[in-house]
Amino acid sequence: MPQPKYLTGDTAAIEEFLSRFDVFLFDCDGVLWSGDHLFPNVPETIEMLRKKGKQLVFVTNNSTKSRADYKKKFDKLGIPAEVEEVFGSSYSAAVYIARILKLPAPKNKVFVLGESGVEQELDAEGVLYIGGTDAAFRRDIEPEDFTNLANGSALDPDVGVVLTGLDFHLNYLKMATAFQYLQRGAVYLATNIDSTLPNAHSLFPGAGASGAGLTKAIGKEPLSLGKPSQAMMDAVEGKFQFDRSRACMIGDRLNTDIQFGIDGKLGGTLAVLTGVSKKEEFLAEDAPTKPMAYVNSLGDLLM
Ligand SMILES: O=C(O)[C@H](O)[C@H](O)COP(=O)(O)O
Ligand SMILES: [Mg+2]
Repeated sequence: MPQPKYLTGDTAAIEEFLSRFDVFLFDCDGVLWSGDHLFPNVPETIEMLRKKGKQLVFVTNNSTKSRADYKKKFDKLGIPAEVEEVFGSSYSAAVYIARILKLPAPKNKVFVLGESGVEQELDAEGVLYIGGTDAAFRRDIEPEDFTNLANGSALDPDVGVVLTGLDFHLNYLKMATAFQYLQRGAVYLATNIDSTLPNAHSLFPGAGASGAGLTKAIGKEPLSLGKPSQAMMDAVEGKFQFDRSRACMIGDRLNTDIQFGIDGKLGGTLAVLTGVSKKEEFLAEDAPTKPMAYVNSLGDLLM
């Protein structure tokens, strides 16, 4: 695999790189911001690309927010973007459950280990769910819970799917309940399985970490509907209708964003160094995943 081209500071190379693409798929965490801290020149760079007539799509694995929540964040941070340009892993999972998996009612209810973003997108697709942010699950497990879970009296017979996402309110009762549904044959899905979450210019346990206990207990991996899943790429292409050879994925994480672009046979991939992956990881001769090019920060594209 050819070595990635370093573009920072090379205006001619940046101009040539941008001219190859009509569409830019942007990752969010670690590319546009770290938590609520916007990286330098991000709004201006987005604006520049729009002025060049580029189509932009924001493809995030962060399942804690819905597309509408992201629009509010974009507005708060001054990033020019429309809600229809956002495609998050919660939306990807909700579309998959509603339009692809299509379990026969009534056994198509979802038990959620995740935050409001998952619930809002399931609502948008008309998918019934329990768990998630329900305060009834935010308590210690009691002896009678074990009995009622084991005999099924505490379980909803219509649950046919367990869906895990980044869950800031993890506890044993929720995990034990999800485990019992999986033991009874529920389909095991994840919005994404990122190991870490970039925030406050540091790293924290990600969705993959918050779901790891359940995966360990049940002894199988969930089907992940986030990057690098090509079910997500197909859904993104289906919704935005673009020529993959003229599309570029911009991301901070090799095993999700860059792999997503490579596996999706996009025209190109661009890594930024403001998030999870370090350049040493992809410059190594034997690196399994190499972006086409990289910059220190997204704002370096601003000419
Ligand atoms: O743990 C997670 O869910 C991810 O780190 C995360 O939220 C990634 O978001 P992205 O970089 O795809 O916008
Ligand atoms: Mg990211």
